Amino acid sequence: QKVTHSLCNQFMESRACLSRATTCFKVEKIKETSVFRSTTTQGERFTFTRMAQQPLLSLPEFHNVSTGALVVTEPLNFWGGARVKPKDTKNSEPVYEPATGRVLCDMIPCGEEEVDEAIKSAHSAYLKWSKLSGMERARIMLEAARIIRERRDEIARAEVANNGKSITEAQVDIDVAWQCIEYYAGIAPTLSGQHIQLPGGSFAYTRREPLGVCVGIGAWNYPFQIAAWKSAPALACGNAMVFKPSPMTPVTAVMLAEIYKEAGVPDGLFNVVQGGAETGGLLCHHPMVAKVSFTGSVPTGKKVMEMAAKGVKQVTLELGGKSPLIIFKDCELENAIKGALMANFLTQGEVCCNGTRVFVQREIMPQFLEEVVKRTKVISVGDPMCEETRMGALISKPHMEKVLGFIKQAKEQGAKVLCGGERFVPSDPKLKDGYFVSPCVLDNCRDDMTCVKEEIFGPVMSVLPFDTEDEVLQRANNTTFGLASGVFTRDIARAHRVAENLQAGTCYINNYNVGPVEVPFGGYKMSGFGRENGQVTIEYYSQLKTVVVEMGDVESFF
Ligand SMILES: NC(=O)c1ccc[n+]([C@@H]2O[C@H](COP(=O)([O-])OP(=O)(O)OC[C@H]3O[C@@H](n4cnc5c(N)ncnc54)[C@H](O)[C@@H]3O)[C@@H](O)[C@H]2O)c1
Ligand SMILES: C[N+](C)(C)CCCC=O
Repeated sequence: QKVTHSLCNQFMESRACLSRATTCFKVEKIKETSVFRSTTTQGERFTFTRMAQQPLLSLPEFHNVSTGALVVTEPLNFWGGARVKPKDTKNSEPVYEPATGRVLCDMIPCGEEEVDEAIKSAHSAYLKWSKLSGMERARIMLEAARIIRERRDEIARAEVANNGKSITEAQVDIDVAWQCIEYYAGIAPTLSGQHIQLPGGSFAYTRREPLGVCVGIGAWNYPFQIAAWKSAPALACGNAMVFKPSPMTPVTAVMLAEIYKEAGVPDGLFNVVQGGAETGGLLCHHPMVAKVSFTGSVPTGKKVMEMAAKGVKQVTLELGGKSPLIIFKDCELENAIKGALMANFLTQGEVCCNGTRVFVQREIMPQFLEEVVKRTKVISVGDPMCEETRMGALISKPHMEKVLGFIKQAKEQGAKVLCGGERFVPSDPKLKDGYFVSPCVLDNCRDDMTCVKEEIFGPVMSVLPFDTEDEVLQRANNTTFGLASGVFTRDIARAHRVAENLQAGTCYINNYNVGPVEVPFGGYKMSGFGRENGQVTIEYYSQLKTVVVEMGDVESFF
């Protein structure tokens, strides 16, 4: 009864959020175990299964888990509606818990046969899913969103163990994931075409149709959220998905697969294959794949685009950045300082859209630096599972060394370290081998320095003085990247003029790194193309069919 009640609530919520929802739902449990029938005012439309009171297979082991305690033993592949054991363990790689340096599990890559199985399983699910109405898809997606909300803390803890970010941030990431699924559930029933009148009563209409099997390839910085950002619009449009997480963060994507299954998607609709470059290549080349949505670095994005081009597959590329944040002297300084911290230190600085080139108008540079350094010094770095921690551990030892190498090179090139920039060893002995770096502010930076030109992907803010608007715009745009940008000013005309002239997919005015799911996100220039989130993403997961209808006789030239 409790389950039925909660499903009803969910469906009533769905009514409120679906713009064309005029139908009333009645949900009844028709078998003791797991089968539910949803009935609309137009009669029974769809029956779906849900393991109602049964806990998810894997999740209880994450409940209340502390740093150093999690052991992942279940297989991390998922297709055909179940976890799948790897066929061959010979190329396995250790997966580390960043906060302790301890091995969390093994990542065992999928080979050709496994990738083929996953894609075929996706294709058979696509044939069923694509025939459902948007309302029917929405109902199941809303249920998935509800389960994620219910399991938020367990998923967040698993994310922290695998990624190293603070629990506070991980919880927000999981919230963004269910919001994304809920948002696209709301859009699914609104997908529609156009009706075009033609002479003599003839007409044409357009249909927005799914693409088929879509591949999602993810980066390690937002493992669960990226899986949701890709799967939610894909599923809303009627596609199936095979998702490959980063080999460094294989743990949480399979939880999403289990949640979709529990919500009632057909077996095979959302699948997870583990692996690195080779498995990614197999996915991109597979003839049954219609689209690849990729999140990662520019060099890998180029390879993905090349592979997809061979099969004329659609591609979305969400790549790296080196975004400018411009702070004018007329800004509200308190907000600008907070904005600069948000632009640089979320997820240990491992955020694609971070505003790592902070241009500060010369007149306010001393106040800005004094305050930003003061606040950076007190960021609490340490055990990412603790509520009070604000910065966790970097993803891996090699990555930590790379970040420290950038800081060393910055000093050699003339930058002045105002704070941080060193390996940090927390006092808790279990964290002694963790990959912690103290957040760093670099002064005396110049545009030609490596730390100002290249994506560091660590907690390093480079501060640069400027004098005029024209000058700073020219310098801000002098990069091959174009993911994001930001401006702090009280001058409303200046704010919009600067936003217009910055070459980037996003411009934040008087804030930074806010990412509501209703708002499109993606890059200009070498930061990629296509968008995630927002209504526009529907266009990247669907295709338009034109149907032309003749109402008279055929006029032939022959
Ligand atoms: N724009 C965005 O939305 C966004 C979001 C997060 C991260 N990023 C970017 O991602 C980068 C960091 O992530 P990363 O180190 O995981 O990136 P990466 O390019 O090394 O790997 C990304 C993914 O691609 C896979 N891959 C590697 N080689 C491949 C190949 N030849 N064919 C197919 N797949 C292949 C990896 O296994 C991984 O799943 C940064 O540059 C960051 O800015 C961008
Ligand atoms: C910080 N945001 C806005 C959530 C974007 C995260 C995606 C990029 O790494």
